Amino acid sequence: MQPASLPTVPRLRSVTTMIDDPGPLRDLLPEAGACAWFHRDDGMIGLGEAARCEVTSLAEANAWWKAVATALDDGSAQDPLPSGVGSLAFGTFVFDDTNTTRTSVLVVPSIVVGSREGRHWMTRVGPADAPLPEPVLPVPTTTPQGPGAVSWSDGAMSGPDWEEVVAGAVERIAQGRLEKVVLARNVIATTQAPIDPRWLLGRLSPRYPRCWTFWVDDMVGATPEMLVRVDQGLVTSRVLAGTIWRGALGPKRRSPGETGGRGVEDTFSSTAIAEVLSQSEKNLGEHQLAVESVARALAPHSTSMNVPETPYVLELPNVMHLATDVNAVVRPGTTALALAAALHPSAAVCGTPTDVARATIAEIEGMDRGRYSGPVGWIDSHGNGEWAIGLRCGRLQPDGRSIEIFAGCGIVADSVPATELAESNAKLVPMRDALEG
Ligand SMILES: C=C(O[C@@H]1C=C(C(=O)O)C=C[C@H]1O)C(=O)O
Repeated sequence: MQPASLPTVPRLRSVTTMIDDPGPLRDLLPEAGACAWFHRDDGMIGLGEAARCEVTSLAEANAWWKAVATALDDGSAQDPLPSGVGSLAFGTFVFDDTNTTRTSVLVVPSIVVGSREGRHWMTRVGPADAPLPEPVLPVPTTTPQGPGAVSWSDGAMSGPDWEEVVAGAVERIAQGRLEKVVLARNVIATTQAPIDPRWLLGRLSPRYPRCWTFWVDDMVGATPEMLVRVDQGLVTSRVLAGTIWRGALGPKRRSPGETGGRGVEDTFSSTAIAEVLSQSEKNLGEHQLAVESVARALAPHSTSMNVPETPYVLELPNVMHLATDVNAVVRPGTTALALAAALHPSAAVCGTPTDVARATIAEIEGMDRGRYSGPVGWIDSHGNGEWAIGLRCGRLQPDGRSIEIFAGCGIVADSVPATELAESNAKLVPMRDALEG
């Protein structure tokens, strides 16, 4: 639905030029007032703000950005530019706009520097009637420093209290009130020195190359889950649900005669852990609900779709997930933000049925998710973009010396609260390690 009135639509001008290899994009970032998006060796950074818009919903953001893109005067020599190259908006959206004090935001940087598949570019954006920023690479005035000693405290509730909430959800599921609900918890890190987002990015991005490492506004993280990527009408959604982690199976006891001696404790191999995950009825059921929710939401927008029957195992340094890549061809003119609006919240972060799960989260989770588990990503002026789900992330607090980090788990009929708590701890590892090393 098109919102009745839009926030002010600025008239912008942009110019994109291909540039020589600028080196690691991370090294060009200032400590504040920037956005970043890294995946493997590719990435984009946004500096400064040509425009910023606080929006109430993904639909409103889509309408606003479409209006900005229509009014945009694009003076680039190469037209049309490849997907993702040119003026962009980065954004971070709340999980549930009816149950938060936080806002969603789109930021149009005044300079974007990007690298993809060995090609590099710079886009400059500014008001249509003013000179554009100079085409020079930014030189940061400070280098990222670590945050020093970190102390941890419970967020909205302690681990044991959260286990009780999980037990309550399992009971509701047993009563047939819903099939699945994703419950999350938060933990607060307070640091000795200010938290420099670049420090976190520098530790997340090399360690989690299969994830999308992001810094948008006050959100920093490395998420493995892609809600929707749109590239010239081709759509991919990476659905994750169903998790296992090293240590989940406990210590392995070697049987007598097995190499290594009798009774020696060992950990299970990655292959053994992956096999347990891919054969777990609980995890496969949970995963199926998430895939179905995505396929159902994509169908009305698609002319063809491929939904693999069996998930694969995505291995990350901290956890393994059941993963399915859903591919589709969408109707012309369908933007990445329009699809994010259709897909969010998927059963991977909310539950099934969606409305009951969302209401259950609001009732029993006991914290404000804010932008955690909401879409985070970017959109270009042609509607191509990537909107991941804001997971494995934290919200930098205004005091500069604390960060709230989050993790959640899909709760189904046979969930065990202590196991879910352990799973949530495994999901907190990337941000914990980024802060503490
Ligand atoms: C909710 C989170 O992760 C989601 C829940 C998963 C699960 O329950 O198995 C797996 C991946 C994500 O879809 C999180 O990381 O905070």
